[in-house]
Amino acid sequence: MEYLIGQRWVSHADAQLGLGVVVDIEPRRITLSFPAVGEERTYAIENAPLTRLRFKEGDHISTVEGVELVVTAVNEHHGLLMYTGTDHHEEQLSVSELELDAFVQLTTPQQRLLNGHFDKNADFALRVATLQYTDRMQGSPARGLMGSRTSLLHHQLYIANEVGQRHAPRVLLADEVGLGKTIEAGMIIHQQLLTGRASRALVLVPPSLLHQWLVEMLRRFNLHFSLFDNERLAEMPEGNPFEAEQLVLCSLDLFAQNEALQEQALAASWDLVIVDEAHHLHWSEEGAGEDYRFVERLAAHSAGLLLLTATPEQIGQASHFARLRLLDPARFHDLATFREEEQHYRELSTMVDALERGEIPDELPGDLDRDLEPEQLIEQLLDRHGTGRVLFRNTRAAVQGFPARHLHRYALPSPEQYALAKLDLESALHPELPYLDDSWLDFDPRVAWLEQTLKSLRPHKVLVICAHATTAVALEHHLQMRAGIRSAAFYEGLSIIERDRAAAYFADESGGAQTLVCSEIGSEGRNFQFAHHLILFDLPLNPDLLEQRIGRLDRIGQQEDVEIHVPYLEGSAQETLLDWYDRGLDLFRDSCSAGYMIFQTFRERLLPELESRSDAFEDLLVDTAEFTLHTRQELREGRDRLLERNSCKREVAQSLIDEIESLENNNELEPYLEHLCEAFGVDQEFHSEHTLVLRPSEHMLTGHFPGVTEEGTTVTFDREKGLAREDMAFISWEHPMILEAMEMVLSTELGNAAIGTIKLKGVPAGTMLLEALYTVNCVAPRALQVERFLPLSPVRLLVDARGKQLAELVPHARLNELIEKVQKSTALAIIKQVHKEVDAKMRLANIQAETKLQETLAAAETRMREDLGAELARLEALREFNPSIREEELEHLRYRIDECALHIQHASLQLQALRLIITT
Ligand SMILES: Nc1ncnc2c1ncn2[C@@H]1O[C@H](COP(=O)(O)OP(=O)(O)OP(=O)(O)O)[C@@H](O)[C@H]1O
Repeated sequence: MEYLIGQRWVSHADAQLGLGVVVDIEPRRITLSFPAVGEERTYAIENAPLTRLRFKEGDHISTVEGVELVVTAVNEHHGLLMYTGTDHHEEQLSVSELELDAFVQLTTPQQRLLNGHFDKNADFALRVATLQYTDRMQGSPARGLMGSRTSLLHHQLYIANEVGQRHAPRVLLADEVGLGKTIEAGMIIHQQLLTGRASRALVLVPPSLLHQWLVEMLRRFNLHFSLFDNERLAEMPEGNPFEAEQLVLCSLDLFAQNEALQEQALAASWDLVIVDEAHHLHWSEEGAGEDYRFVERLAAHSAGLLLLTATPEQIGQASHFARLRLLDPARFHDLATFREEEQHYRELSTMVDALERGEIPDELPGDLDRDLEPEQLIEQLLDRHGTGRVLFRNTRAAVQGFPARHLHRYALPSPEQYALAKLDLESALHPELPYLDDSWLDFDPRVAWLEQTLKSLRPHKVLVICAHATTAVALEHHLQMRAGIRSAAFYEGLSIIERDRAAAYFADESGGAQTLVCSEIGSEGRNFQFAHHLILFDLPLNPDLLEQRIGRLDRIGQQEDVEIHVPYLEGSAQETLLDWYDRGLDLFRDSCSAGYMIFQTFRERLLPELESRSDAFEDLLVDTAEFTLHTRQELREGRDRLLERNSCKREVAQSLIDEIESLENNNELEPYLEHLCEAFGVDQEFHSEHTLVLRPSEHMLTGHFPGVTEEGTTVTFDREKGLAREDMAFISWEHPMILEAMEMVLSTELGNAAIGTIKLKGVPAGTMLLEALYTVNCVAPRALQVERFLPLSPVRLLVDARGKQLAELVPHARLNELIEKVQKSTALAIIKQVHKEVDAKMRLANIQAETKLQETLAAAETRMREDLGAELARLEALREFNPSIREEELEHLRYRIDECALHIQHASLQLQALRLIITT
């Protein structure tokens, strides 16, 4: 099919777009503008989901100027269609397809029925079901959240729902290590994309996590990100590469010292920018790092921003503050004020407790509205004086259900070779470092210990982490070549593909490596919870880094207790550090979000002890332990409690889970997909309970069915099975297979006109009934989310010969059971006879449906004004005291209310399906 600028096409993948106009053609791509929704879409020419719009004689068309014509002739002129027709003054006019109105109803069921284009009754039922399910999903509170291949965890769903619903969300996801921040980010991105709040997202991650992100987004959320690296960039055609894709994933390092690339990323507009392991963004009162400055500029350009870190204070509180500042510069403008606020979190928490008991504490800040309900008052207090709306942090203690951690210490004699050298702190902690060759392997007792320990732990998988790449490489080489232990190394010197290959070899259950030896880059972000033995060949001089290391195993999905093995040389700096972490910070047993702060507090006393341990060390341990206990308690009762309150409201999450589970367990999706497959000619084979194998058949209605490959696709409706079996697609109401197939039904004529006979007791034979299904047609930009208030709202009417309404008396499902097929020739003869009668009944039905429409629209507008109005009122009130509410958010909301009202008022009725029924 040849495309020309100006031609009108419709998308059969997304009927809501309205009419599209070809605006740009490149050798392999084509861009259409969809004026009704104010969007442009670019497609690959080869598989663009587009149908050429060509009206026929007798069709009604309207132009942008509001002129309405009945088409009498269609001519083609240089590839563009010219329609000639008569308007309602019986004047003849010619219009080019360029002038057509973008809000258009394409092929009416009435036209098809009266012209003898009948569909099967089963297809009619499929169309009705599709409309009803679409309506249900549009109005579901779990919209955007039901499609992910994840366990339904309260803390994640709460955050995803809370953040995903915001316009242009800007938040710091700071759950403790391994609690699922990547998953939360994926849910937020998915929800924002599905609901049209966002369409372009850029994810920036450390290089070692690129592939893991790519895979997680795809397998858990069906989100296809494009991975940009230097190789891919070199292959891309001229122009800004960031504008060529909607979802881009790349490493932040890609931009280091590459200003041109930074400028290109900045020039492309983003709805969402996501930065993982955001604690690396360096900022201090003395100055900001290049990475921070780049993200700062991106943050200013992007509407939404998600920063992810498990250890927000890993390089200090000032740096944590700087990241909050990226999210919301108005709220976080002064470090001193921020520090001062943090001092009062505990008092704040006590006030919240009092409010929960129904008391109004005396010390409640004066700016709060004391007349509010306690729950709202608490929210106001937290918003204005607490941890704010931008920070989410769930802790293991609050989430619960995590396994225990056990520390195993192994004292080893210090070899004399190490004792001879005069060591600085770095070498004292890593005595093998000064050796330029691998000779240390021969005398360092940790090496022989490692070998023996690995052998004794067989067949368990063991993750080994050490600080430096050279150590990791030497150790792995030794294990592999000299000890015969199947192992792989993971360090910065490997390419991204080599790293992922090493990690995959380690993950492989049959015949894979027993151990993976990682340098520090393996201590962040990666998922190694299939192992439960961790060997720390050395210890890092930062408690947050230690927490990150342990977090590789101690994360969601870990089934066993986590066994942490630490070998150390007696009398060495490592032993002192181990004692301090173990007996001072108690970090092996339990994570501690104030680890870095405690480290800073005792740093001056700790460092000399590492160089040479003195009698004062015992005092240091006692003091650290006391301070840690106090700090943990302070946090538990202060900041962490406030954050927990903000980060997970169990009852809200539970109602989302209930909704998702009820949609999954009501046994409707499975028969519906089977029905779709029958209609589109896809073969289905039973695989196991709630699981099918789908294959294209020779009788496919269209060239393809979404997601079904030539070899066959196995789909399961069972969440548990979907989680366990990577080879199966987990099908939910939000899986692209279902969404696209639904669009295929609704954007085509399939099932919109049918005819049949039934026997109805008490109704004389030869009586004509007309079953009509209408929906509300509200063409509006997706980002407005109008369907939240005004979903399709199907209205079914069943009119008899006298215009009586029988819809309630004879439900649609009952009709489907009773209906019988009519021979095509008989059907055509019937139609001829009842032509006029059908027209008359339709006029009656239209009037009845129109009355319902007006009621639906009025109710939708009221609902919208109540809902968004309350949100606006709340934000306006809060904003007086809390600058964390951006003026832009308020303006957007006001604009949204006006625009929604306008679109709701202009919504019209759309006849979706019509069935003529004759009683026998
Ligand atoms: N709801 C869930 N269902 C199934 N698996 C999950 C779920 N949430 C998280 N996981 C798995 O748990 C592991 C940890 O999740 P994730 O990587 O998102 O955590 P994180 O908080 O980003 O970790 P880190 O702090 O190490 O960066 C991953 O393997 C992830 O796939």
